[in-house]
Amino acid sequence: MIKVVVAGYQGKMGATAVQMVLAQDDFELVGLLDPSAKEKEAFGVSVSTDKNELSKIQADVWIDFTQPNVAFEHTKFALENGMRPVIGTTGFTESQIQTLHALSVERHLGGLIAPNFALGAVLLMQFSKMAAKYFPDVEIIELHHDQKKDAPSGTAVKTAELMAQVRKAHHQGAADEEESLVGARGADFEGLRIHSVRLPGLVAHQEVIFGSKGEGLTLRHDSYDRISFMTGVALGVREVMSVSELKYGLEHFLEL
Ligand SMILES: NC(=O)C1=CN([C@@H]2O[C@H](COP(=O)(O)OP(=O)(O)OC[C@H]3O[C@@H](n4cnc5c(N)ncnc54)[C@H](OP(=O)(O)O)[C@@H]3O)[C@@H](O)[C@H]2O)C=CC1
Ligand SMILES: O=C(O)C1=N[C@H](C(=O)O)C[C@H](O)C1
Repeated sequence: MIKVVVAGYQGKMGATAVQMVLAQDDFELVGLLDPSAKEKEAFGVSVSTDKNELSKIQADVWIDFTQPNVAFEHTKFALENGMRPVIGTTGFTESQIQTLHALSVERHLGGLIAPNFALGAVLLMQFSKMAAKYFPDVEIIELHHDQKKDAPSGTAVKTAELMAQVRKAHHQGAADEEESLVGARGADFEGLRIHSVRLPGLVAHQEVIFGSKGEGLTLRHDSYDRISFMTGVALGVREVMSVSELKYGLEHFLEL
């Protein structure tokens, strides 16, 4: 049995992850964390409001769907206490990921930080990287529910990072373009623009739009329900048990 803790268990993703853990024959829920929890126990396990209480329990994997300002500390805490992190929380910087990777190697512990666990979104990111080699002019539109705290989304950042591996940084649009309203051209990632839409009713969606002479190519992924992320989370939990370093991106555990 893989013993699992869920941090952020009262949130939209955390609650879905708890149900996924409970439904697996080879997973056992052993701990729950949320600072604003009122209950002492839920789903048959004790609830913690302070992460330090979880250092006392024996757990293999720490699933995290909390918020960007605590995710780094949570991942570090998990590794320091012998738990393999499976992190969905977004907003990590490159240097934070490097620090956590070094810690995982030092502790011989597997782990995963995945900006998106939906298999379709992972494919969208890979397809975008393939296309960017031949279509270097590209913009990203990410669309999310209006409760999302970070912008741009972790998925949009990771997509831009992957495309940057095959695409030369360059300004897109007219050399002398001017914004008459600040932000009209979106966020600038090496000349590639990222636009963040926030609306009630949405879950998580992304379009990657490529343009070239006389032709265009649009790739799109939609998560209509948070269940879309759970196949990837379960895969991540199983896979981190057999590696001894932290990976960034679910693609590392897929045959692509
Ligand atoms: N990788 C992926 O595939 C996906 C990633 N995400 C990411 O997951 C994160 C959570 O998203 P979502 O569930 O929608 O957000 P929610 O706001 O619904 O849930 C976040 C939960 O974390 C709790 N929380 C806050 N601080 C702590 C802490 N220190 N310790 C434990 N729990 C804490 C919050 O409690 P309170 O409300 O009391 O503050 C809340 O219950 C976001 O970063 C989002 O971008 C989302 C979907 C998919
Ligand atoms: O906050 C969300 O909802 C999501 N966050 C992740 C991100 O920032 O990319 C993954 C998915 O888009 C849903």
